[in-house]
Parts: sequence; structure tokens; C-alpha cells
Amino acid sequence: MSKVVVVGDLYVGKTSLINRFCKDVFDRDYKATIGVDFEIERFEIAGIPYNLQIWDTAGQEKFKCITSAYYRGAQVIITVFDLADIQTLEHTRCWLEDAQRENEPSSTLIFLVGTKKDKVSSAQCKHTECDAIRYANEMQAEYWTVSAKTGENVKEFFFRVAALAFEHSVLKELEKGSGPMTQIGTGNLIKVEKDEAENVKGSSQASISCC
Ligand SMILES: Nc1nc2c(ncn2[C@@H]2O[C@H](COP(=O)(O)OP(=O)(O)OP(=O)(O)O)[C@@H](O)[C@H]2O)c(=O)[nH]1
Repeated sequence: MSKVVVVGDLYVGKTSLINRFCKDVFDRDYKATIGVDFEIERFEIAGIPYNLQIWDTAGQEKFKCITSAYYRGAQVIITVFDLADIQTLEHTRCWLEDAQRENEPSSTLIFLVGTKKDKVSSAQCKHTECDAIRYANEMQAEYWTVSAKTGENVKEFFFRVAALAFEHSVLKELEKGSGPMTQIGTGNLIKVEKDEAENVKGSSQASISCC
């Protein structure tokens, strides 16, 4: 299982992104997240059960002292901004710094996600993308654009997160040098050898599924 924390300004669409993926729903009414909330999503990667524990955090400043307590132990940080509001992109650096402060920077996977793609024209999206890619490079993040309203790219995005988190876990177990038998995923004791781990990247995406 990997812990995923989703951070970003209020109203950018963090809850909507998670709800679209985990529950396949979209609510046009805004209900601010109070503190934190989480969902566990089950995947099967290369035949191995693997879970993501996805933490939704409040974007409102007044909850920061609560939410930051939940950043610790994250393997994945998803920094979210609204494609229709460039200021929220500028704030992603601070959100990432806050989340990384609680973690070992080299041990986290980072994603930069522009939401509400349905609200912007393709010209506006491309324009914002130039800045967003620059931010993503600085953050060493992978950049995605999604719409929770239409569902565009949402599944693809989370499947990618799961595949990379799984790969990361396998490689970390190998680095620990805990021997050829290692526990990955939920409940299955699998034998991971270096050659197999190196193949995970290619194979996991091809055979990933959500339970
Ligand atoms: N058109 C459109 N609206 C969206 C999309 N995603 C979210 N929204 C709307 O944006 C508003 C805010 O969404 P939330 O998901 O609650 O935002 P949040 O980032 O979780 O906000 P906090 O909980 O305050 O941090 C809601 O009214 C959503 O319906 C999207 O992809 N397209």
C-alpha cells in the first residue's frame, strides 16, 4: 500500500478529482473539505493486489495545522491547481514544500495536476501548460491535465500513480536488500528479483486494473 496525499488551494477540485475516480461521481456544488478525509482504492498490478490510500486535504488556510500532520509517510504527493486560475499554479510550490517538509524528498513521487480542463479552451490550456511544465520540471513532477466533470484523464492518471507507486515500492524493497522474498501489495508474499523489478515499469501499465 502507498500513501498518497493530495494538496492544493481551496476550490481547485481535489475532492472532485478523488470522488470522480473512487466513486465515479461529480458534484457541481462546493462543499469545503474540513481537515482531511481518505479513500482506499484497490488495484491489481501485474497480477498483484496493490492499494493506494488517498488522502484528501483541505485547501483552506485555517486547516493547515491539521492537514500538515497527515503529510508524513507519503509515498506520493499530488499537487493540484485549477487550469482556469493561474494563481493556484503559483501556489503549488508552497504546497509541495509543506508536504515535502514532512517527508524524505528523494522518497516521494510528485505529480502536478491541472484540473477543470472542461472549463478552459484548448488555447488557454496550452498557454497555461507552458508555465505548468516549467513548474513540473522544477518540482521533478509528472504533469497531467484532467476534468473531474467529464472524467477526462482521471482513470488514466490514477492508474499511472498506482503503477509508479508500485514500481517505487518494489525498488525500495530491493534497495533495502531484504533478500529475494519481499512483501509487496496486500497479503501476497511474492518473490521479486532485480530483473523482474526492472520490468515492472513496462508490464504494470499494460496489466493494471482497478478492483
Ligand atoms: N467545471 C468543473 N468544475 C469542477 C471540476 N472539479 C471541481 N469542480 C468544481 O469546483 C468546486 C470545488 O471543487 P472541490 O473538489 O470541492 O475543491 P477542493 O479543492 O476539494 O476544495 P477544498 O476542500 O476547499 O480544499 C466545486 O464546485 C466543483 O464542482 C472540474 O473538473 N470541472
